[in-house]
Amino acid sequence: MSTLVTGGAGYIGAHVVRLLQERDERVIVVDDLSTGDADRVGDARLEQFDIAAPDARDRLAALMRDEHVEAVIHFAAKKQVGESMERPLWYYRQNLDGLNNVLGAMVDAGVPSVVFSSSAAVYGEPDVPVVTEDYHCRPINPYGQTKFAGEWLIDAAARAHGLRAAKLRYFNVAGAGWEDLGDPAVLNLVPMVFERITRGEAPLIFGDDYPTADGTCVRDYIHVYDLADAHLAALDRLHEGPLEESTLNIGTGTGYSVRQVVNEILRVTGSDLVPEVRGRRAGDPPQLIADSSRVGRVLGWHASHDLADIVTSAWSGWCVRHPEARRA
Ligand SMILES: O=c1ccn([C@@H]2O[C@H](COP(=O)(O)OP(=O)(O)O[C@H]3O[C@H](CO)[C@@H](O)[C@H](O)[C@H]3O)[C@@H](O)[C@H]2O)c(=O)[nH]1
Repeated sequence: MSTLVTGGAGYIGAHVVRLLQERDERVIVVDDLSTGDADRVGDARLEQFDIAAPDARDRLAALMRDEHVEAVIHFAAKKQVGESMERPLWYYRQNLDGLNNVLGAMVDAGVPSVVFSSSAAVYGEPDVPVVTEDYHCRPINPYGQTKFAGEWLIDAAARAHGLRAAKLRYFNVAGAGWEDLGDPAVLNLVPMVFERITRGEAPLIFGDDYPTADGTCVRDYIHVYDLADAHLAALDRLHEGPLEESTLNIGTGTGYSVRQVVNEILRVTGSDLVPEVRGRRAGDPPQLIADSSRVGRVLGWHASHDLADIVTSAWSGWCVRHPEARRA
């Protein structure tokens, strides 16, 4: 039995690839390496191409038949909110044509199961303290829209072609399951603060006048290792049969404010820099926390790492790639 992982050379995908390899499962990775890194996939077979290209459906189907693929874990997509605002047509093409090709190839090759990377971005700016999967989805940027549309596409394909699917809505992912698999991008709070500290600059807090306990934005931070583990739980469950509730929040159910995260980073790194408060960043909802009860019930999965684990592991990974950081 083998599993095809699209985007397996990326930050989250590489964690899933490694977990599958630890279970001695055969893994095939398709990645265009536009942001991924071939070194991250270990001894998995790596095919380098763009899944949104016109011939990708046929290439994917041939690979699935050739490798007797039983399931697909689909990560390959564009994921930057700001970039999606500037290049919406490209985001829709990459994320939805890519998914369309993956689903089409599954139908062609008779592959039954797919685990899809969705995002809490589908909710937009929820005005509830904790978000359940049934909360209305009103994504506020093209990135979130492609994830929401992707969920619809999967549901329609599942109904028409008998596919089994799990759609995982990730909350704020951080940390490193292995030191060499840390997040290489500097696009989110944890790596952005690491970068500032490494340069000897004060960490930035975007807004402290939100309607939250300390005035800074609250998020549900999920360790990338826990997230990868959730994919394996979904995969194992799909091998048994279709899921009745296939849309699942992947978070911890606990929120931390930006100030709490920054303070934890200062503690772990031993930095005495004083955070600097700037104005609000456009488009940030004050609070985004998962109701994670459904995934507990459906998959028996719960996060097992806390904020300290996330920051400590992320810092180890950061220092592997930025040796100068330890001396900062
Ligand atoms: O130097 C920084 C960087 C970020 N922030 C704040 O930290 C919070 C978290 O920001 P970030 O890590 O960029 O994550 P989000 O904007 O919450 O978005 C992430 O989490 C979403 C799901 O919750 C995904 O949809 C997005 O793709 C992913 O980037 C926000 O309030 C930011 O304004 C700061 O105050 N200072």
